[in-house]
Order: sequence, then structure tokens, then C-alpha cells
Amino acid sequence: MFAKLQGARKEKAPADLQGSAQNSHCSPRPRVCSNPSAGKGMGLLLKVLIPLLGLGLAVYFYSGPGNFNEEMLRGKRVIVTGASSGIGEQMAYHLARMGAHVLLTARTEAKLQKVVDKCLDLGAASARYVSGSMESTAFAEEVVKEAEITWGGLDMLILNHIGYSYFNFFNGDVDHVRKVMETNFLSYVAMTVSALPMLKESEGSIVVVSSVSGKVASPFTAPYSATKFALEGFFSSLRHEFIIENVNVSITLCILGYINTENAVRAVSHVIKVAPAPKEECALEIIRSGALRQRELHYPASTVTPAVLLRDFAPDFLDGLIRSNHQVENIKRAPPSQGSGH
Ligand SMILES: NC(=O)C1=CN([C@@H]2O[C@H](COP(=O)(O)OP(=O)(O)OC[C@H]3O[C@@H](n4cnc5c(N)ncnc54)[C@H](OP(=O)(O)O)[C@@H]3O)[C@@H](O)[C@H]2O)C=CC1
Ligand SMILES: C[C@H](CCC(=O)O)[C@H]1CC[C@H]2[C@@H]3C(=O)C[C@@H]4C[C@H](O)CC[C@]4(C)[C@H]3CC[C@]12C
Repeated sequence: MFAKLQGARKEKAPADLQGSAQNSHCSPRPRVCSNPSAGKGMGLLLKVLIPLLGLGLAVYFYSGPGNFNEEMLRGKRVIVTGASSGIGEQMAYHLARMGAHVLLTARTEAKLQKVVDKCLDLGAASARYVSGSMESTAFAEEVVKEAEITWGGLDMLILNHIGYSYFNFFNGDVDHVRKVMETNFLSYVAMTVSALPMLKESEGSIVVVSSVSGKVASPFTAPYSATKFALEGFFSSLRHEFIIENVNVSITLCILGYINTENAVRAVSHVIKVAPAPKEECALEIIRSGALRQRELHYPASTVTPAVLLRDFAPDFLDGLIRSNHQVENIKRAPPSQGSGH
């Protein structure tokens, strides 16, 4: 038994065209030269005005109806995965303070016990945990079963956990990619499948915690980034199907930038000099966007929204910006992986 229960991007131009497009103000073929200042004006339009327009549209389309009120969570039955540390732990505390029933899960029992105790002190309607590893889809299903047995229903499923992945050059280890796909992606699918009957009944919500790395790739995160791109494809397709079939279950995709959790700061602070955003506020924004049934959350919006918009308008410019944010000289190359994992 692996579980323990406890109550209470554009096509690249050919090389000759690329040179013309980047280094002169002449269009490549036919060779007609344009006015350089008009070219600059167009560049400004592309890089500033269009993203700004996009920002306005994003705010309009991504915000859900109504205002958030913490009372919305009182008495709600909520599962939070990856709740023993970081953003998941902070979500548990906010939910507890709002009077929700919480079922928390992660691998480390001792940490979960402490989080549960603190949730009860903060005023949770009830708090319990199930410990085990999301490498196994059987465990993912078991957690949902526990909610069914305990509560007889479920209002919100917050999918937040991630398994360990290195922050370094891709080492060729295919088994590792498979493992993080199982932990970070397949278990999310398995929990959703198991929870759907209860969520249909309650007209509840699925909250998927993803990353800017699931929208725009940055270096040294290849396996992790793949899992986050997969989440967007899967859950966005599912959202269409819910609408086609009149299933009133909301799906909120949370696109997070760099957040100051212990594990993230330990992994990347020697390479990324950008200041991380606070985990407490991040956790509250995730709950808020889920309760408002928003399609997507960008947090912090000041870095995530411009990156998401620039991705389609100026991908090479964005990639250059991303690489310039990394102190690559501080990456210690690990020896290449032995197993190919075929
Ligand atoms: N922090 C950041 O900068 C960013 C984070 N995010 C996303 O936010 C979410 C939370 O990240 P963050 O709080 O930083 O992560 P943490 O590393 O702080 O927490 C991860 C949680 O997942 C649990 N976990 C780890 N391995 C497993 C496993 N095999 N099975 C089950 N649970 C496991 C951990 O507990 P235990 O070890 O006890 O199992 C812990 O509770 C993730 O989805 C991440 O992708 C997105 C963008 C940026
Ligand atoms: C470098 C990215 C930000 C680009 C920018 O210029 O703002 C970071 C945005 C998200 C980060 C990663 C993330 O999603 C969480 C992972 C958590 C793991 O514990 C290790 C680190 C992360 C891969 C983290 C690395 C930096 C970002 C890609």
C-alpha cells in the first residue's frame, strides 16, 4: 500500500532571407527598399502597441464574471495536491481561513500532519491528508476515492504537485522524461477522470497549476516544460468538450512565473537574477481565479502576460530576452545520462 490515510511559435525564413530581414531595411524579394524611419515605426508598433492591445484584451477575456468573496469557499470540499510545501501549502492555509473542508496530499507524512494541524487552527471546516506518490495513477485515484468516502462529493480539485526535475542542460535521460510526465501530467489526468462524476454533480471546478514554462520554453527545463505544455493541450481540449456537452465544470489554467518557494529558489537563484513573486499572494490568486471560474490566471501578470503575448508576435526577440535573463556560466554541466531509456 503506497498510501497512508489520516483523518481529521512562425516558420523560419531561408538563411538569405533571414539576413535581409534582420540586418537591413530592404525587403528580401523583390528588392524594394523602404524608408528606415517607417521601418522603425512598424517595429515600435509590433513590439509595444500590439502587446499593449493584447494585454487589454487578455484582461477582458481572461477575467471571469463577478467579484471574489472569501465566503465563496466556506463549507466547500477541496482537494489540494502538493500541499506539504510551497504554493500548495499556502493554498491550504488560505482555504482553511476561508472555512473550507480540505483534503491534502503529497509524499511526506510528517509535513502534511503539520499543515493539517495549522489548517485546523486557522478555522478549516475539516482537514485531513492522504500521503503517497503521484508517480502512480493508482494513488491519484485513491486520493479522489478518499474524498468520496469522507465527503460524498467534491467542489474543487486543485492540481498543483510536481515531481523533482533537474535545472540543467537536457541530459538525454528518456526514463526521467517518462517519470516526470507520469507525475506532473498523467496523474492530473487520472485525478480529473476519477473526480469528474462528483464535480459534475456539484458543478464544481478544476484548477490546474501550470507555468510560463508551459507557454514559452526557457533553457534547462526541457522535461519539466514538456509536462506543462501537455497540461495546456489536454485541459483546453477538455474545456471545449465540457462546453459542447453542457458540462458545468470550470477549468482554470494557472500560468505562473517565478515564485519564491524554497525548492524553486534553491534550484534557480544562482542562474536567474529576476526577483521571485511571493508564494502567499500567488496561492490566494489561484484560489480566487478558481472560485471565479476564470479560464486562465497569469501571475505575476507583469511578467507572464507580456511573455505570452510576445510569443506569437516576436518569438525570436522573446527567446533572446529569456536567455539574457540566465547566467549560463553558473550552470554546472552534469555528466550525460547512461541509459537511453528506450
Ligand atoms: N515556484 C515556482 O517558481 C513556480 C511553480 N510553478 C508551479 O507551481 C506548483 C507548485 O510549485 P512549488 O510550490 O514551487 O513546488 P514545491 O516543490 O514547493 O512543492 C511540490 C509539492 O509536490 C509534492 N511532491 C513532490 N513529488 C511528489 C510526488 N512524486 N508525488 C506527490 N507529490 C509530490 C511535494 O511534497 P513531497 O516532497 O512531500 O511529496 C510538495 O508538496 C507546481 O505545479 C509548479 O510547476 C509554476 C511556475 C513557477
Ligand atoms: C526562467 C523563468 C522565468 C522567465 C522570466 O524571465 O521571467 C521561470 C518561470 C517559471 C520557472 C520554473 C517553474 O515553472 C518552476 C520550476 C520549479 C522547480 O522546482 C525548479 C525550477 C522551475 C523549473 C522554475 C525555473 C525558472 C522558471 C522557468
